[in-house]
Amino acid sequence: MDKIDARNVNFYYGNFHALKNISMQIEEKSVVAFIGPSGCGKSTFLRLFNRMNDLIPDTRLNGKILIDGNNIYDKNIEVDELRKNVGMVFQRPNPFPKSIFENVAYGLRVNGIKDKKFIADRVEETLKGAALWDEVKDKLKESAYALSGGQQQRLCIARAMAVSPSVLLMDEPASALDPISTAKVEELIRELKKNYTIIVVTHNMQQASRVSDKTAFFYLGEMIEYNNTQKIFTNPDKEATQNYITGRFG
Ligand SMILES: Nc1ncnc2c1ncn2[C@@H]1O[C@H](COP(=O)(O)OP(=O)(O)OP(=O)(O)O)[C@@H](O)[C@H]1O
Repeated sequence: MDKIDARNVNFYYGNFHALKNISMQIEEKSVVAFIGPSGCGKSTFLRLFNRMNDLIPDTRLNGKILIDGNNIYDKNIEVDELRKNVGMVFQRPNPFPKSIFENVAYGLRVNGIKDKKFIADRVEETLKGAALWDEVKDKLKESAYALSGGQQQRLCIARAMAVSPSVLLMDEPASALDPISTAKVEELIRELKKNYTIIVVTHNMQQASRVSDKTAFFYLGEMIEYNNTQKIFTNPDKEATQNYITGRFG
């Protein structure tokens, strides 16, 4: 069974038809990149997977999105539980104004976990998983704002990981970072796919080709082509994809 199965998804902001009949299957423990010019619907589609668009008034969804076989838009779905399972990382690192430790512990505390040893162990394990432990282990009590932008972004990835999601959504996670920090985030994404299913929106086509197994090209609310990343970047089926990846528009 596919980890994620979107079927005939249409999405509207008011009367604006932002996503047009998109169907996509995503295998477990793989990385999928969403590419396409600005405004084509990549972030809108990404945000459907943890129901972030529910927060925007006057929006409408048709179709189904199954995760582990369950339609996440069914009435009996608990959105808080869904968001625990489907974590999200944003474009700009947005750590809380708290210590490094408390940023990672936050989700556990919100979920009512009080056992100090459990929390400390989980924070350590998560920071190790996010390849940040060695850089922060001696300053866990310091403010997260004292970290570099790239470290803050890896901390935000750790914060998302702490509550044991199985899916991570990343909306241009490296676009605000310098090349070295970007390389570290990309390395982390490749490492994380051993345990997580990851969707990453990116404007950077080299990045898509470095980190993802499959790539979806979006244009004007449609998914034009979805295939193995290598195929998309070497021999795409559609002319529009070819034009985009060779920089003819976008
Ligand atoms: N909250 C909103 N209300 C109304 N329209 C919106 C809203 N958010 C996005 N849109 C519109 O939906 C379309 C898709 O936007 P979206 O942000 O998903 O595109 P994108 O491909 O992620 O763009 P970018 O690469 O610039 O982030 C755009 O035309 C945008 O103007």
